[in-house]
Amino acid sequence: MDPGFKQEKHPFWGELKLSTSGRLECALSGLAVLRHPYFNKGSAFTAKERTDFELHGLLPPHVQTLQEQEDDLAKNSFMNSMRVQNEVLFYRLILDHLKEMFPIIYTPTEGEAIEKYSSLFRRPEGCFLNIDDADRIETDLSKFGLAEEVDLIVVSDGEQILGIGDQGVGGILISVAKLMLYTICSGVNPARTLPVVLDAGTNNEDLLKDPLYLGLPKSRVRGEKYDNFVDSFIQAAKKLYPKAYIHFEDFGLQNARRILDRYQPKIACFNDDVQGTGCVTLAGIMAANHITGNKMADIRVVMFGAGTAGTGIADQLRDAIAVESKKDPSEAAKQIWCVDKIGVLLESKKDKLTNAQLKFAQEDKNWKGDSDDLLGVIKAVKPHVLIGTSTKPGAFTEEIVKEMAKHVERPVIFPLSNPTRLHEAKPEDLMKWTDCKALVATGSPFPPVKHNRKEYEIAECNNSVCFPGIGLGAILSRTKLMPAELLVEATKAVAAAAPVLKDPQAGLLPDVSVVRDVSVDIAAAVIKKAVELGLAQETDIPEDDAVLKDWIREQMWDPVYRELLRVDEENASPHAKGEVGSNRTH
Ligand SMILES: NC(=O)C1=CN([C@@H]2O[C@H](COP(=O)(O)OP(=O)(O)OC[C@H]3O[C@@H](n4cnc5c(N)ncnc54)[C@H](O)[C@@H]3O)[C@@H](O)[C@H]2O)C=CC1
Ligand SMILES: CC(=O)C(=O)O
Ligand SMILES: [Mg+2]
Repeated sequence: MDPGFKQEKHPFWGELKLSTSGRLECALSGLAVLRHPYFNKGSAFTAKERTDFELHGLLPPHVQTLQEQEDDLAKNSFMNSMRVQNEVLFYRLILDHLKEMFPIIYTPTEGEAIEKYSSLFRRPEGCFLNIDDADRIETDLSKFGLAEEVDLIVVSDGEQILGIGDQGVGGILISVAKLMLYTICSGVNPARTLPVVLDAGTNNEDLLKDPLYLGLPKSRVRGEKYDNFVDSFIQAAKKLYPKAYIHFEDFGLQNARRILDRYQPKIACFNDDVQGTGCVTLAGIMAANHITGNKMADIRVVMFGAGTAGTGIADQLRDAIAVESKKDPSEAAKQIWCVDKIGVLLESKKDKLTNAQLKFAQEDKNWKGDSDDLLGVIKAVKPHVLIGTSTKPGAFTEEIVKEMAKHVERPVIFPLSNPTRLHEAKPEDLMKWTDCKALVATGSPFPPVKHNRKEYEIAECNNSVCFPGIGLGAILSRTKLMPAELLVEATKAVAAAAPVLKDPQAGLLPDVSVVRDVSVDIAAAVIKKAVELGLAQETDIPEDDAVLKDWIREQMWDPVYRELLRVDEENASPHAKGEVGSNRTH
């Protein structure tokens, strides 16, 4: 035997040799190597190995490293295939490794998976409704359970997914991902949820050109036909699943707010980008005020990117300013300066503004700036708070940030555009440019910033901090509606859990590791208000705060194995027969 080799006993394949230089002896070649899990490296075989082991032609040419092979998208695919095989195991693993797993199953990695939806497609999940078959909506939607069995529907039309724009039918994956977060963060039973995509076409030219694209290969339908399509979905959903709370996600700028305004007064529904983002951002600013000593009544805000999320945040801030300062909301709106592609929003530009933006158009006589780009606005307004929901990466430049820091001691800066590559600034730069004076929160997760031997936590200001708790409160109270008053209570509950209240170097918003506890607080706040306003349809809700929280916890779904009980097929429920949601995982 070669004296340079030592024996190593492998548990499955008997004695294998490992050289001192770490090489493995292998007597196989060709397909046999690729099929052997001990030897196989897939795309990572080097050019020499491909020659030595006759692998040319059996692999695509690019050689990857081990690190490249275990990239985040591969982890995302792996986790999702685990979820479709064993849901309990999937959720247990995520909950046990929450901080590490969150960016894999949600932003930023989920954005990449959505962009590649058609090419990565393995199996369908959720309900696919399309505008050309609108007469079939009720029939198609009815395949996912009995009337009493669906508590929560997340629906998207795929037009403005995160910051990556129109993804057409791939939008189903944002509905699936947000539902996963409900289960992880607030214990909503995954068997009682339904992801839906409303396919009204796509204006994404790359998808339209792609022969593999799985959605309707045509431009987006607008106008009455689109509105009727959405309405038919809502009517069918309420008829088939009367208990279901409806969460709208990632609709486009022209539709998100209109749809919310139409249905909010009628049914229990919520737009995450408008309302969830507004709640979490207001909570972050309330926590920052604790450090800066600012009051809502006095702050000046610059909102960069006044689309669905930007105007949703502006609404929440305006209402909070109005309440604290006892001003009329239209007066409070004057403290918020919105900047979009057309520069600062002024009344003279009203023809170019959406209804949601119009409320924040400033009177031209109040505008004193020399230039109405972001730098000009920062110079003129001297804001305490700068928020980005523009999808313009790097928009918060060193010059802009330093200009802001000249006028306020602790600039509050939230670059919120997702995924990570679209953030308006990196936390590390913001801290460097302001000598760590900036109070920062970001839309996607970032590691802490280290500076002068100190470590600063960067809070994640993502609607995922609050929508799961709000939804849990809506489901358990069976609220008839989700009005602004319930969201105010949710915001206060998030702000009260801010770590920075106890430690000035800690994050402005609760960390994902405590999200289940925070969701209980949010749900309790929402439920109490729903009862007070006479909206709760559930009758046995405890009054006492501690008892209410126990009542909530008892109803949260945990990933544990439950014993299976054998029942006769004849009398079994659709769930027991495995018929519910034929393409869902349970
Ligand atoms: N952190 C969070 O919880 C959330 C973050 N977002 C992020 O916010 C971003 C925007 O999302 P939506 O509001 O849904 O999109 P949207 O399309 O409705 O709004 C984007 C707005 O930014 C404006 N804009 C684009 N380029 C600009 C530029 N160069 N200068 C100034 N304004 C510009 C657009 O005209 C539009 O009004 C996305 O990246 C999204 O991921 C959205 C919702 C929640
Ligand atoms: C977080 C989220 O909802 C978004 O980026 O669209
Ligand atoms: Mg969204």
